[in-house]
Amino acid sequence: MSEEKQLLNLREKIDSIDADIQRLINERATCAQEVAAVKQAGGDTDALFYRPEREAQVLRRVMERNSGPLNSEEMARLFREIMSACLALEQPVKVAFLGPEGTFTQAAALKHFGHSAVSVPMSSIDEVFREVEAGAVNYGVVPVENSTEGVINHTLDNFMDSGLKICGEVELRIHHHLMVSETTRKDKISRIYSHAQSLAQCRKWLDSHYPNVERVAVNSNAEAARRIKSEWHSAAIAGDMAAELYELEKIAEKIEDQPDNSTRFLIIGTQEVPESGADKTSIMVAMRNQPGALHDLLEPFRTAGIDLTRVETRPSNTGAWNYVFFIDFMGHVDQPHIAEVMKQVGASASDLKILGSYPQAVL
Ligand SMILES: O=C(O)C(=O)C[C@]1(C(=O)O)C=C[C@@H](O)C=C1
Repeated sequence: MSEEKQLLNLREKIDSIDADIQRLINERATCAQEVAAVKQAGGDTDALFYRPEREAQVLRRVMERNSGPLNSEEMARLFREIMSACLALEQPVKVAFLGPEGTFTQAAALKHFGHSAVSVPMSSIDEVFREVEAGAVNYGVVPVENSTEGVINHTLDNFMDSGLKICGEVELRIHHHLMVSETTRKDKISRIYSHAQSLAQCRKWLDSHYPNVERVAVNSNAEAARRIKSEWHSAAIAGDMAAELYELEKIAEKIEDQPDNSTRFLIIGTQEVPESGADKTSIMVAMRNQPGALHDLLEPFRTAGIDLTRVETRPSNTGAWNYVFFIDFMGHVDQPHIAEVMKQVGASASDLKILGSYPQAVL
């Protein structure tokens, strides 16, 4: 058979498969609309359309049953977008993120909710919390820890005064690039803008490639990218989204010192998420300043064999609490063995706040 004929046959096959996929996606969307009608029929004006535990289960199942040739992550990303579009038919989800447009936090929001979500930039982490608390948006996305630079204290501190719940987590591989605008004189770069964390994450690379260039910390990487549009002697360190948004040229890619540099983000909202089958819980515990306090606090977790994924200490912002510990662990508060440990921790702490149980990041 001629090459032309072979291509024609294969493309006819692809056209027919596409028609089937399209019909099935619309069938699925109709089901989601029916689900929405059932949720609304309860008469609850605050019916919950977004169900993090169900989404995690759907995505995990997609990955489990995948047999290739597309890899499981790629397949899950496609389903992520299908579900995002189905949810938008039920009710468009509005998500506040630490802006401006083009930040890694926006990339995390889109990774988690898919591109049918409406993402709204905020100028600070505090503002993301406030918008969700005020009900102006359904959810918020804030960074919480970076594998190279550690915890983002500002996010943790916000939980001390907030009644919001954590309803999800997202992990994002962070790649930094050095970029310039079309007016930049590449041989005359005298200043490099970026967020302080990003400058820190690229410190060694900067020391060896641009040792004498001034490093200027700004509010976000996207702000750095925006600034260099009008400065011929400046460059910026930012991610792909910012490079695309501001049409910048990447002159050095993946310049982060740690190749596995990643950031964890939290989804904050008002809902308590049921079990998904693979969950994490975050709590905040206040202890009095006395010897062995942390040991006493952690003992029930050890006895019950619960896997701790993070322990952070913050100074309390009220006189009454001396230390505040932020602890993440595997499990859901609805599981009896976790509920029992919470009871024990509550008895020895001066205060215990369960920030939320939520599905472990799938993608
Ligand atoms: O199962 C539901 O509750 C749905 O609304 C359907 C669906 C989906 O498309 O699969 C959509 C949105 C929810 O966040 C979870 C799942």
